[in-house]
Parts: sequence; structure tokens; C-alpha cells
Amino acid sequence: MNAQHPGHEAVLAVDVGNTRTDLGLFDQTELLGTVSLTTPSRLTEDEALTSLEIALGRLGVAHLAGAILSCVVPNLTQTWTGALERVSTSKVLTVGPGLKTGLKMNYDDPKEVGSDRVADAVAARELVSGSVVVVDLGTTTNFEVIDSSGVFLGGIIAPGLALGARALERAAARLPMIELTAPKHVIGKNTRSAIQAGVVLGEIARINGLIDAISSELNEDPAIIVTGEGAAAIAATLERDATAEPYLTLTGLAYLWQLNQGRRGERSW
Ligand SMILES: Nc1ncnc2c1ncn2[C@@H]1O[C@H](COP(=O)(O)OP(=O)(O)O)[C@@H](O)[C@H]1O
Ligand SMILES: CC(C)(COP(=O)(O)O)[C@@H](O)C(=O)NCCC(=O)O
Ligand SMILES: [K+]
Repeated sequence: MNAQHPGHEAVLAVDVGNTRTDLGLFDQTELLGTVSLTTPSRLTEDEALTSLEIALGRLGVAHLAGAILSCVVPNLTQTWTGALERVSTSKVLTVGPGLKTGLKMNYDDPKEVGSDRVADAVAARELVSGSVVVVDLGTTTNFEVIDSSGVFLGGIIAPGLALGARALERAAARLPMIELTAPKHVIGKNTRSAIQAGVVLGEIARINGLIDAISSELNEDPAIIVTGEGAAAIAATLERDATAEPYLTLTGLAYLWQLNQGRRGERSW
């Protein structure tokens, strides 16, 4: 996506995942454009700033009214905060303890929850009034469960699709890396389609099974939102009705920015 924007009220949301870093430019909670980068293992503040300047150029803005960061790679947090501070006119918000979320975090230690999961939960809560489960497809396939009164009940962390495929390729000499698409048949007649059945159809079966288990534990049928890589394709194959929201995490960050500008809600994380 690409957008040209005058840039007066533009807010940048940055979601640093373990594999990919997504940047989303917002006017309030309207997504104007995105830029996607590979998450490197090391990054200097100057390198992050260079990436940011290129991204802002592509998005058509020179200055930002604000920025909000979710980073689940701790050694990159300070780098991104520093770079964002150099392009934003107001303070850069970092999702973490102390930031208002409007959600009650029912996790043994709320500080442990990944900030991307908090952003997902906040966006899901804005989109759905009842209980809702988010399935986020990334490095991990993680689930977030939010009840009808807006409590984050916890969730599930499972290996992501690419991780499963990569693990097979690395562990077994005769197994190749496969394309992450569903095969026509579950009974594979060659190595590639057998692996695709195991990895892709296995992932779908796991998601279906875990959603059933969550519904039993909740004793109700929550709404399902799928986000992340290939969200639409996975959502379409699930047994229950599921909505694909490819930019749920970025949208959650935009809500969190508004919330913490004093325009909305209560409750700190
Ligand atoms: N449903 C899927 N279809 C295709 N690729 C997927 C899917 N889920 C995850 N992946 C792959 O998993 C990796 C991690 O996804 P990404 O969204 O970049 O994760 P993160 O948010 O953890 O940075 C990527 O290489 C991506 O291509
Ligand atoms: C579960 C995650 C690894 C997901 O990260 P991602 O797949 O987006 O890179 C991340 O949210 C994280 O590091 N969480 C901390 C553990 C927790 O949420 O309990
Ligand atoms: K780790």
C-alpha cells in the first residue's frame, strides 16, 4: 500500500515482530499506508532512521505528529525509540506496562504479555462487542482471548507456519523447504505435498481444534479474527466463521496512541 498525505496529524505505528517490522501511517484510526521491512538481528539507530526516512518518503509524509512502537525483540526497542524520536514532533509511546489499554490483563504476570498481543486485543475489543479470539499468524501462531467485558484472559503461543516448515527442512536431510500453501489432498503422494499436508493442513487443524477448546473453556462461541501473514486464506478455511483483518496489530497501535493522548478510556496495563 502507498499513500500521499500532507502529514499534519499523521501518526506512525511501528510493529517490530521477530521476522518482520511493519510500519503503518494513520490519520486517527484510518490506515493510510504501510511499509514492511525485514527485522534484522542487529540494527543501529542511524540504520533505523534511514529505513524510517525512506518509508516516510514512500508514504508521502515528512513529519509525524506522533509515533507508537510495539517491539517484541528487546534489543531493538531502544534503537527504534531513538530513531522515531528523531522524526516525531511529540513523545514516542512504547507499548508496555504503564500505557493505558482500556483492558484488564488477566495474565499471571501482565508484564510478560507481548506488546503485539496487547495491540491485537485492543483492536479486537474495538471491532467486536462480545467475546473474541484473535489468531495472529507470524513467527508464532498466537491466540489472544478477550471476554465480553473486555478482559484479556490469556491465550496460546504455538510455532508459526514458516517455523514448522523450516524445522522439518533443517532436521531431516531429505526434506526440502516447501511453499506454504494447502495441498489438494491430505494424503500426500510425494514429499512436497506430504509436508504441505503436515504443515499447512496441520496448522488449520490445530487452529480449528484450539478454537473449539477455547470455546468449551469459555462456555460460549467467541467471534474469531485472523490476522498476520496469509490471514484471508487461513480464515476462509476455518470451520467457524472468521474475519480476516490483515492490519489488526497496527490498528490496535493506532487506538492505543489515541487512548494515551487522553482522548479515550481508563485502565493502565
Ligand atoms: N499463513 C501463512 N502463510 C504464509 N506464510 C506465513 C503464514 N504465517 C506465517 N508465515 C510466514 O511466517 C513468517 C513470519 O511472519 P511475520 O508476519 O513476518 O511474523 P512476525 O510478526 O513474527 O514478524 C514469515 O516468513 C511468513 O512468510
Ligand atoms: C508471542 C510472541 C513471540 C509473538 O511474536 P511474533 O510472532 O509477532 O514475532 C511475542 O508476543 C512475545 O514475545 N510475547 C511474550 C510472551 C507472552 O506473550 O506471553
Ligand atoms: K527467545
